[in-house]
Amino acid sequence: MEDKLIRGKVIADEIIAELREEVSSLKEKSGKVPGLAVVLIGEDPASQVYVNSKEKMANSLGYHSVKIVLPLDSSQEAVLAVVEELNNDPAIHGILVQSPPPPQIDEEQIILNINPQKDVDGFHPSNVGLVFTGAKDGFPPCTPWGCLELLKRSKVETKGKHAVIVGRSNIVGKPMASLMIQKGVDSTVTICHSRTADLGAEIRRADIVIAAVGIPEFITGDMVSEGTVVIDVGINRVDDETRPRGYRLCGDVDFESVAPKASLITPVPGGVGPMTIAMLMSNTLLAFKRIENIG
Ligand SMILES: NC(=O)C1=CN([C@@H]2O[C@H](COP(=O)(O)OP(=O)(O)OC[C@H]3O[C@@H](n4cnc5c(N)ncnc54)[C@H](OP(=O)(O)O)[C@@H]3O)[C@@H](O)[C@H]2O)C=CC1
Ligand SMILES: Nc1nc(=O)c2c([nH]1)NC[C@@H]1CN(c3ccc(C(=O)N[C@@H](CCC(=O)O)C(=O)O)cc3)C=[N+]21
Repeated sequence: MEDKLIRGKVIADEIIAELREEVSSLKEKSGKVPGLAVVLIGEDPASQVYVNSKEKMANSLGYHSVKIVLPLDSSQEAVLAVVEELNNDPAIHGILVQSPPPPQIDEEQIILNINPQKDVDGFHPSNVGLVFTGAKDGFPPCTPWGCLELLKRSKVETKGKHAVIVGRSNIVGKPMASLMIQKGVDSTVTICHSRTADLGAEIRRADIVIAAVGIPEFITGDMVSEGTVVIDVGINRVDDETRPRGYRLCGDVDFESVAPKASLITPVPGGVGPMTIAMLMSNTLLAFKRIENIG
């Protein structure tokens, strides 16, 4: 089983080490460092975990890192004002507003107001379009990009392979499809969602499955063919009284029944999650180099 694991945490650490070298050499050259601002509205415990690990990683790379926590009942105008301030702050190169925001906030409008040059999440329509058209100067969204990087660094052949993506969100499913059909990646893609007629039949035809459903252990062994490469994007908290925190983390894939059939599989935790953070750091460095015109 051990040799089937795609160790996202280990690969993410390699990427971070590569970034660390580049950051320090650019700092020496320019006297400047990348700046990342993360905006969190409310104090959802799971979101806090991610935001804190982003901040910790940014600090460990020597980035200028800012965390802004706004009250849960913040108005649209208050959030927009913070975004505007960060757009105009020359020490900030990357802006991330943690998703999902509380219901009174119009997320689409917030994203539209982030300077696309600082949109390190890759959520602004201008970046979505640049990535979709295969232009070089967008920001690939961190989670799908992290999944692709896992496949590349695990030497998984994508060319001519059938990738089945389960989920069509703007954060994961859709941009994942957009990356998998790029020239050079060259997969044939099927996108599934809650209205897909026979999900098992679609997944059984896959060489590569990418699961982003948001339902704990939803994809089971009977839905997967022998030899499939399985990338589990899901991060779910499931109550578990036997754990010190009272919950355990699991993916959207039922690891126990799927792993015996998979040729390669990502674990949760330690799979896609750490890659998302590594790609965010990479995009922030990219934004820094573009804005400061160095590197
Ligand atoms: N590792 C990481 O860094 C990240 C992990 N995540 C995790 O990934 C998962 C997905 O996140 P996200 O894309 O934001 O979630 P969303 O809830 O936005 O999207 C879920 C998708 O799954 C589809 N779906 C729901 N039920 C079914 C079903 N029964 N059969 C087939 N498809 C179904 C939905 O279909 P429909 O559109 O029809 O409703 C939707 O397209 C979550 O577990 C989340 O925590 C998310 C972001 C980053
Ligand atoms: N604007 C925005 N951008 C995002 O990229 C974004 C977001 N909003 N909202 C929430 C999702 C989720 N997400 C994760 C990042 C890292 C881990 C991660 O590092 N997970 C660890 C475990 C962490 C733990 O112990 O809870 C792992 O899987 O090994 C998980 C999830 C980013 N997201």
